[in-house]
Amino acid sequence: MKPGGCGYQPHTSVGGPFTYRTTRLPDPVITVDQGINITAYSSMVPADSSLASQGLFFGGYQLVILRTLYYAEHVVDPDCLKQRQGDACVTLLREQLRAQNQSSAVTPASAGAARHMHASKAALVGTAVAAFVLVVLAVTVAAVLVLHYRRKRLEQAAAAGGSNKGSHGDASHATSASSRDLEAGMRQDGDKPSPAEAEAAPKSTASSEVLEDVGCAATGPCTGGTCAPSLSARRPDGPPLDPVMTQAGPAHQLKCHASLGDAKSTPTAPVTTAVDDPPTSDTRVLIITSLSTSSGSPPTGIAYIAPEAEGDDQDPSASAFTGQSSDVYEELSQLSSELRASVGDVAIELQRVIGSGTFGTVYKGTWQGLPVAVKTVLFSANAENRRRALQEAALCKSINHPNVIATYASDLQSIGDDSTPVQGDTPRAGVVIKSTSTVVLAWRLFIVQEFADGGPLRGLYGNRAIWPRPGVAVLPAVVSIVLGIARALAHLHSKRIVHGDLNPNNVLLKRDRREASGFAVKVGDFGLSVLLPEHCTHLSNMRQGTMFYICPSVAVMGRVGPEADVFSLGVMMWELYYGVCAGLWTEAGPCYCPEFPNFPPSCPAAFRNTALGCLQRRPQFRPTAAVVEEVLSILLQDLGPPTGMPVVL
Ligand SMILES: Nc1ncnc2c1ncn2[C@@H]1O[C@H](COP(=O)(O)OP(=O)(O)OP(=O)(O)O)[C@@H](O)[C@H]1O
Repeated sequence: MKPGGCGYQPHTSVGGPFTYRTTRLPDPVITVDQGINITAYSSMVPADSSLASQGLFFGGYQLVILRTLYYAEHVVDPDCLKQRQGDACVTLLREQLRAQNQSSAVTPASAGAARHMHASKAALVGTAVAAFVLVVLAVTVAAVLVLHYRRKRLEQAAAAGGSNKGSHGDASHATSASSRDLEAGMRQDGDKPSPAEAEAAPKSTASSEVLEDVGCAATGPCTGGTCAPSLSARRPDGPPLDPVMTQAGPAHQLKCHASLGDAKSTPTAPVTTAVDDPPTSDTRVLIITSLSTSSGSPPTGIAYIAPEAEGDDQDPSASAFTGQSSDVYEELSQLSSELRASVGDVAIELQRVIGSGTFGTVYKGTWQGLPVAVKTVLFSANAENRRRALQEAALCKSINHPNVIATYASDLQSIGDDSTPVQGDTPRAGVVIKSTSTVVLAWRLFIVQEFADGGPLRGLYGNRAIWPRPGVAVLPAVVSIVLGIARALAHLHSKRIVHGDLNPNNVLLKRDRREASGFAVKVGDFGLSVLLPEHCTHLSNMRQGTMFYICPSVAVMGRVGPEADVFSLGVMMWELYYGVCAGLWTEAGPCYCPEFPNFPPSCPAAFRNTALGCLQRRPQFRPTAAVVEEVLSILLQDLGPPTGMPVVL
């Protein structure tokens, strides 16, 4: 704990900052002051600190999510690491896994057999449960009969011995004792629970709820950050809405995209708002009446928020708006008029929905003749979402950099208030959050931003103009994109802002002919960003990010600092080199592409080593974003302008 009790723990940087020799070399050398040369780090870094020990090196580590718990499977054998270099152990492990995979390859026949086996298992379990229930019933009936018989006999004995003065005392004693037994027996049978027992049942339910909450509590108190298991790991899926860059990519890119597409139905997905679950009696209901028509048709989007204690981190707005219908135009015009009133009385025309993320819906619009993106975030008072949304707005406004999405205006509106009738009335601005007894104040935040017409970076992957063949990239284009991201990060970090959720969905593109790729990079979505206090190098207890891009030390230890962004950048450097996603959602769960994080020998050393440096397991061994920026700007100059065809959308 740091002085001031803020709960943040700055990490101890063992070696101090990276230094970079700014000599114009085709193969720049990056060093850290422990003397580790990361141009050859894979063979020089001590084996136990290589990426191998986190399973990353062999490209197959699987992050398994159990609520807030992450763990890596298939890590390299530590005994092997004592004897050999990390690379050698990784190769060994990879071979072992390949052999295992081959022997357990799933054929249709084996899949059928597996299904059959699964069904047989289920039948067996069902039979066992039924048998158990029958046995319990039989024992209960037998016990009741025995007790009944004993009571009868005692009554008979008492009646028969009424004249026998000598045995009377014993008999009455026996009777009362037997009555006690009988009572006890009856209560054991559960025929007549005592008031205390009656109370016990809800208590046991409550305790199971408490157990379920332990995942959140075990992460420690939320120290200015989040403690949101359901939102902590985001999936990078959700296709870009703009139908750009749809050309077929290389074979394994297609596989990658297909897998990501399939991911929507993968049961291991982290849970977000459960829209389809019916609201229970103690569940607050969010009714989106703004989506209803004037003719009074029912709301088109209904979502529910879990009770305060566990549901504050779940923002229903994203799902609430997903049910688009013909009413959407009415909704857009209503939002437009509300915005006109709030943004300097200058008309904003909303034209369409671009998409919706975890925290809200994004619209395409026009404001003062400029194309704009309008982000809306709905949240209730006192919710963690409120802090996040307001922080996002404040951060966005405070950042002014060509590689960060510009924020033109933001506005917070309260919608619904304590005087709003609970039932049946149209709330002031269309939305009210109701509970069984109270009306909770709700808010809507508008953020008017520069519109990125190239869509998210993820939509660019596989574009033939940049990746003409599998494994072949137009390097100047790729490097210019990475450079744009690195510049944005270097700027953010210089202002002590950690983006916290860097991934190809949050890196947007804007057409710009001056750039080698044809796009200017615009980093956006500051919903999970944090501002580091002066004396802190990172924040603790913040397990948040997006699967495949989240830094292991964030996922495992909840430690968020600038290095976490650099790790995510490393993953994206690999993706940009190959033009495919690094992560795959397979039937077995999420895992990295088998090639990750290797680069072919043809890859320029500066690019390869920088990417691998960003992926270093130890945060202090990663280069800073400023170093990455410097290395890549030199590389870009050395590469010269691209010679291929321009990127066509
Ligand atoms: N300024 C913008 N210009 C163009 N499109 C945008 C802009 N901001 C967001 N979008 C698009 O709107 C959609 C939703 O964005 P949002 O940032 O809300 O969610 P996300 O990043 O997809 O998911 P999450 O919030 O869960 O990280 C995405 O497809 C994104 O590319």
